[in-house]
Amino acid sequence: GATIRKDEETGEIFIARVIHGGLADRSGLLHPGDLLVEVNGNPVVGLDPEQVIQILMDSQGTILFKVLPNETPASSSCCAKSVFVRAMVDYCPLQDTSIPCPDAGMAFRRGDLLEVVDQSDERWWQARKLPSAASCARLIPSAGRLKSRLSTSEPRKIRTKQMTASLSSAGFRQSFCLWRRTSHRRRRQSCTSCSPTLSSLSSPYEEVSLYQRHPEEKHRLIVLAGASGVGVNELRKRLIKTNPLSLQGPLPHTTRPIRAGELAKPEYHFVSKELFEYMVVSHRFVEYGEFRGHLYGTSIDAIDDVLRRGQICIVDVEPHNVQMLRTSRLKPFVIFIKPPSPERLRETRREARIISAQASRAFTEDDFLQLEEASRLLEVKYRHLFDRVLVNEDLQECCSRLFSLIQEAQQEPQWTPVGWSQK
Ligand SMILES: Nc1ncnc2c1ncn2[C@@H]1O[C@H](COP(=O)(O)OP(=O)(O)OP(=O)(O)O)[C@@H](O)[C@H]1O
Repeated sequence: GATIRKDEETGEIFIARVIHGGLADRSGLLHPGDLLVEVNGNPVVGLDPEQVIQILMDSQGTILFKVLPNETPASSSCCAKSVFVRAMVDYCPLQDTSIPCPDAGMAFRRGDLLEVVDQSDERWWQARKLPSAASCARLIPSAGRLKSRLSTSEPRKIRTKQMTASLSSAGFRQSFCLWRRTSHRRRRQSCTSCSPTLSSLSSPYEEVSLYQRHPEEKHRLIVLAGASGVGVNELRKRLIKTNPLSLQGPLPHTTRPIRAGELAKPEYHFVSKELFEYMVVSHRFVEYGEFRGHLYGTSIDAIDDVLRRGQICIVDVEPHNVQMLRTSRLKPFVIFIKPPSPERLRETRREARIISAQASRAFTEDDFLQLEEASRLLEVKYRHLFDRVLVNEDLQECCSRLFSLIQEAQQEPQWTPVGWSQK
């Protein structure tokens, strides 16, 4: 319930912090800065903190502290306002030699929601994991401490991704541009590293608050993400087909020539190569790429068109492109689609097809293994960007759960970055 520290000059032992919600805190008898004089009758001045802890461990039943109260106590932690954050990195106290008390530390993974109840110590904060029934807080490194720890412990393999206007460098995901397609090339599985990105290092905790969309506001953008072949495109198509009035995908742009009869009900914005390239350099595309000699892309403007019509816009993008959609204007709700257990994946995908530019064929064991590994890596690397994770086992069931989630995102309060709900 409390940690202690030794004043190296005087040898005095002080209460360093009282853990929020712990026994010492609830008793109201110990405060940070109190001088510890005796424990169960044993004078502690001059002892090392480890020796004091040993006395405590050897004690049974009632423990008697003799303390000299701190005359200028810091404002009580119980009165401080909680701050809610999403962890953008993983942390394990057992691997952190600098933590004052590993037992009091809290492990967390990127994406976890934390209620920070005490930030009075600039190096160690006290927090609880949400949703949590635990009333006792635990220690986590402060944002500054975690940032410096990560930047010194991580190998310098992190490269800033330069946004260039080069068409050849574009990441390409077929589903976005050919969602009404008859054939497509497989996406590249693009997760090779699980180390934190530079952006996550610059902000290891993202402050969040509960945001509830007002019925008058535009709908939140729905983003589906998942490893290639997991079924995001199939799910999106089905959802739109069964709810065409409320759900729509953005109309893709393409430089491919218009085919006879296509103008009656265009399924693309047909544009010149020059205009397409201009849109690329103006960062108007979420994703774009080349397919059979023509350029295709999903633009922010096409997403806005759907939202302006009062419909819910649903897109599927590569997880590494989710970040650019995370704006207070679009307020994306991101759902990661993952495969079921190995047995159920193979059972349910007996009739499934991998459709590439070259051929359409059944899944092979290699495809399944690649899909499982890619999905695992993507989830580890990007889980801080996902609002929900959904398993695509039975297609019909997954569709209806997805539809419920989409309704939830629009109608119920959700944790979002704090800036999104500030006007
Ligand atoms: N739950 C499911 N049960 C059975 N088959 C499924 C299920 N989900 C998807 N499929 C099938 O799996 C195949 C691949 O799905 P889909 O094309 O949607 O993948 P994807 O995630 O969009 O990947 P890519 O972007 O590479 O196309 C399709 O034949 C689709 O019908």
